[in-house]
Amino acid sequence: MLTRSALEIAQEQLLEAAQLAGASPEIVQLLAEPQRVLEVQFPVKMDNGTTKFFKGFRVHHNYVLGPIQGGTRFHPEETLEDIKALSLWMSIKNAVNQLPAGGGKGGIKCNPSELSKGEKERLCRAYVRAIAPMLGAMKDFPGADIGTDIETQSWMLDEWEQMHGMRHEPAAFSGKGLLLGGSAGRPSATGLGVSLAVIETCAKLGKNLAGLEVAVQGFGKVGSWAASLLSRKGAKIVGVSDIGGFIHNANGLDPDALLKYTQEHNSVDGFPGGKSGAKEQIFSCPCDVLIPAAVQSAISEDNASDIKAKIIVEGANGPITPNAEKLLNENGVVVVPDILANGGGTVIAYLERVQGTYNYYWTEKEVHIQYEKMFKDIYNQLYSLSSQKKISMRMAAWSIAISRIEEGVRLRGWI
Ligand SMILES: NC(=O)C1=CN([C@@H]2O[C@H](COP(=O)(O)OP(=O)(O)OC[C@H]3O[C@@H](n4cnc5c(N)ncnc54)[C@H](OP(=O)(O)O)[C@@H]3O)[C@@H](O)[C@H]2O)C=CC1
Ligand SMILES: O=C(O)CCC(=O)C(=O)O
Repeated sequence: MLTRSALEIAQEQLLEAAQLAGASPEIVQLLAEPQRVLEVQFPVKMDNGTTKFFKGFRVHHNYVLGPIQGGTRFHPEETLEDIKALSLWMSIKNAVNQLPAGGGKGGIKCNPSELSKGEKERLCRAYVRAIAPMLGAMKDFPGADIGTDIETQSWMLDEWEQMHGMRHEPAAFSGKGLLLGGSAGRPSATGLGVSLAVIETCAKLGKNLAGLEVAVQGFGKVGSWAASLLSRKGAKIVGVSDIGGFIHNANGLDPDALLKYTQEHNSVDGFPGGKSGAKEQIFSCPCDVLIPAAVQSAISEDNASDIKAKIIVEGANGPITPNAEKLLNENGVVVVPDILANGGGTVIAYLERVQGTYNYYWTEKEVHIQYEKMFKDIYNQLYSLSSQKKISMRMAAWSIAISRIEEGVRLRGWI
């Protein structure tokens, strides 16, 4: 079977949505490719005294609506092509979430689980020095993604501030520690958005949250928070997978105990609160809601027909291929798209940028109340457009985003 790259998929989504939005051909041309790309190779001293060279990327997809926002991914199979796709999705995500921000993404081809803490820190610092021409508080505000976390973001900010004579610049990186100017509520932000997407969708479909059966692929920052928050609202987490395996319990798993177990054993596999299996079993797991929160193209024609859930909420970026989505639509599955469902990370990163700029910080409650309001307004707008025009929520979101970017382009006088 011919498999398409994430970039080809993102560009196909762009073409379909541009047609729906009546966008001009210049906008399609502008958005099909990034505005600025940097590919670097840089040295890092390893603990054993050798030097290893790493490949890194930072892509500014589109800066029409404001400074670039988007995470940094550490992954052994990272490619520039994937980062370009993720950066296009960021431009669309930031636009539909009404942020004054453009979209971008970065990454390093590396396996973080094979690096010591010291090697990871030197890697982060070397990466910041290598991509420095792309960075700056009102230029590009890199956040976290797969393989990056509060620690990596804090090292990156520190390197940036040291490079500038210890000038305090908390709005230069997102997802850092609270004492360095991070935002309260950022660690749970993306999982919170995913949980709100489940709650709103159930409300629209008349489904009760109590006892709702939820399965989650990927138990990292996004998946673990989504599972924990939904469980606190009465949902039952029946299945969870990661690279190491799958854990199932029809009576419900305890997400907080599972997180503690994965921190000690590096995988959900073997968790005593459920029955272990192969990671692929997550897709055939009986449940009401499936949350793919791992990598792109996880749901394809190969496994889409196995899915029992009638609601899929995309925690990951691009987890469903277009052909799989067609099959899911035919089977009556409602899909809440990534650019809405996982927008909590970038929206609260934006709130972090605002707080960092003023060096004045809000409580977690204030941050989350602000985000929840923004989320509900945008969800309802997309839901209405999707119902009125009989288009998917994904296409409703993309067409609104493209129209916003086109308006910005016209204001700038580019077309
Ligand atoms: N962090 C954020 O704020 C945001 C993240 N996203 C997207 O959410 C997704 C997850 O990101 P995040 O939680 O931050 O990343 P993490 O690195 O924190 O976690 C990734 C999780 O996915 C698992 N995983 C990776 N590959 C597979 C696979 N093939 N099968 C099953 N599980 C797999 C990992 O398993 P293991 O632990 O075994 O390695 C891990 O549990 C990504 O697509 C990211 O782009 C989107 C918006 C914001
Ligand atoms: O800006 C951030 O902190 C991360 C957002 C992101 O990378 C995403 O939404 O995929």
